Amino acid sequence: MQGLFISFEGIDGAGKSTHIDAVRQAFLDAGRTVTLTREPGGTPLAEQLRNMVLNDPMDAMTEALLVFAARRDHVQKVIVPALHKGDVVLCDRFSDASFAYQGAGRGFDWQMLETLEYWVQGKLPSQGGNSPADLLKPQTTIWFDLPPAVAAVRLAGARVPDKFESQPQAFFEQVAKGYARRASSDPVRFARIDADQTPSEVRRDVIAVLSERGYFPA
Ligand SMILES: Nc1ncnc2c1ncn2[C@@H]1O[C@H](COP(=O)(O)OP(=O)(O)OP(=O)(O)O)[C@@H](O)[C@H]1O
Ligand SMILES: Cc1cn([C@H]2C[C@H](O)[C@@H](COP(=O)(O)O)O2)c(=O)[nH]c1=O
Repeated sequence: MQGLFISFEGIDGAGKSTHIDAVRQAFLDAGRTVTLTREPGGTPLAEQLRNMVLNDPMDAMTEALLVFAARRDHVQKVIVPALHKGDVVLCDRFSDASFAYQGAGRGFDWQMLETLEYWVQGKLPSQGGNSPADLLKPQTTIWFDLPPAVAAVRLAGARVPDKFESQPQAFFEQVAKGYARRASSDPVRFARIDADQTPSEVRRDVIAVLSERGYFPA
């Protein structure tokens, strides 16, 4: 069985965590082995970095370097081995989040992020890599698109906000634009879901996209 890599993206409160388990269950029902993981995080080292990124004040470049360092460890130790085993890897956020949050949200240079992506997810020239096609990227990215004002209402009082969740709505307007920019540059990989619907409608749309892509053979 071929490995399959799917990421879940969207602004904070868009509904990723609510729906990822239903996707996991659908793949298990289809007889697949699933690795469910998240970013930043997914390994003991990356979880330590997550803790810093989500809680400690730092500038945008430090944030970018830490999320990509965490990603490197995660890719090497979890994602690539799972894909080689033939697992379905479901990742709650991946590198699109760095472009949306550190790039569009914090204003960190987009090209520098592309360089980090190339280093962390690419095959180095010494390994035979020399083009963007050699980058490890999800085959499908489910993008939960939700107006920031709606996300703010959903998150209000739901939990103690972390450093990002405490940002004003204007920050999330920028983050949402970052996701839209990434989606328009990779329209085949991105599947936009209208997240401003009831949970069952969102779930229906997510499962429909994955079915249309042939991931649940009859
Ligand atoms: N379609 C929906 N309609 C109304 N409320 C929803 C919907 N989907 C999720 N919620 C609620 O919104 C809140 C945020 O959802 P969830 O934690 O799944 O978002 P998230 O995208 O994983 O956020 P984060 O990235 O910050 O962890 C939760 O309280 C959840 O119950
Ligand atoms: C991968 C990644 C994540 N972030 C931010 C986005 C979220 O606010 C948090 C993660 O929290 P979640 O509840 O697990 O969604 O981290 C980021 O700024 N940059 C990244 O690359």
